Amino acid sequence: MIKDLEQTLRWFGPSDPVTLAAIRQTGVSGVVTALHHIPCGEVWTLPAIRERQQEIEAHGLTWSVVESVNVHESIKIAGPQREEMIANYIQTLTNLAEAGIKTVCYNFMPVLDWTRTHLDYRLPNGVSALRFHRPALMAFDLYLLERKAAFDDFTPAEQASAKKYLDGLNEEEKQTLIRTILAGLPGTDEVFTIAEFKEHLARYKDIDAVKLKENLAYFLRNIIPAAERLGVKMCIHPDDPPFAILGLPRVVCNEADLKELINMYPSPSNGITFCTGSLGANPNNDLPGMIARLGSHIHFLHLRNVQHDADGSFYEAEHLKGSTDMVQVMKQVVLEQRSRQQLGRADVAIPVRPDHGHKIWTDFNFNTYPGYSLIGRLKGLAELNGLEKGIKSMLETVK
Ligand SMILES: O=C(O)C(=O)C[C@H](O)[C@H](O)CO
Ligand SMILES: [Fe+2]
Repeated sequence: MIKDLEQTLRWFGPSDPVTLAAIRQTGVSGVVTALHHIPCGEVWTLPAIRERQQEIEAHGLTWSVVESVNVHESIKIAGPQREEMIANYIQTLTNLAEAGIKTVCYNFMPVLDWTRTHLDYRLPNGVSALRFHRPALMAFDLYLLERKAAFDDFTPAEQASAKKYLDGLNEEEKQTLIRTILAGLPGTDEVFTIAEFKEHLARYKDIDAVKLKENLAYFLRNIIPAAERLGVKMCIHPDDPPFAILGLPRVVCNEADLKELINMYPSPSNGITFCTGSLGANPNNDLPGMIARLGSHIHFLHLRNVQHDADGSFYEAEHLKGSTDMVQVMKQVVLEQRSRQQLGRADVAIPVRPDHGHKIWTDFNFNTYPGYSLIGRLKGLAELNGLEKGIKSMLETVK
């Protein structure tokens, strides 16, 4: 029988209303977390890592994946602190490896991390979902951020739809939209003001996708040799959403970007977090095919689903019911695992987590991190777990 995927759940640390005790009760073995309280760019000391690790192990769980050791802006823009930030990053990897934690997720999205316009979008059955509503994003870009170049990015019809959307908002709704879009790193309370965001935008005025990719390649050339020495598997998370927004380039959006990334520094330590929600937000991404072609480079799986709208918007769907065929995705994941098992690879039990989940019933009683409810994620985890086992048992019977 093909080994099981390693079931994990994300935990944001002591401030997370979903406690380790609750996570233990879900039946997962692994926790995905980070030292969110340490400012981006600072070294994570070995005592700080061990303290968090011992807290997790005291609950019978394992700290399986770090998500994320975030990349400092100075590395993304090749700024004056780049060398210092790279040295700190390597020291953090060294300390993590010393504690035996060797799968590290990160992303290279400029300034903002994953971006949505709505964090409490109600579906007809009453659940709450995350949403990327394109007219709302365009309204923010054109008329709240007042980015001049946005008028070149959007057609007159799109500008009209954005204006119509904005005119329908009261002042409080406008402020909520601004705070939602300008939210900072996951697990922190960081929210940029429009003025602060404009300062960040100015730092990217000469950084297009080509330049950002050069800076990513530079980061990998410096980090991956250290990761190899340490036995650490770096796994980049794709951009969410997987396309440029607000005049900022995004360079980890599709199969070509992922192939380019792997070729920037070919190494078992230079791998991928395959996030079906992020990549699936681009209808042109063939997710089952991408797993079939890039599967050997996948070190971590985020499985979730989004439902596309006609105008380029999307919202978080039930894990098995959105625009992505998760049965075909899971089939390719299982085939990748079988191939690894046949090759005698040690990493057959790929860590997997359900990504953003809906808020369902008592989830509404808790102020959980957006997308990181308990019941909603648990529903997704159970469905994915059943799907995995079903496909594996079928594969075993039809030799
Ligand atoms: O956007 C997603 O799919 C995520 O998993 C968000 C994560 O918090 C993070 O941005 C990935 O590095
Ligand atoms: Fe993800």
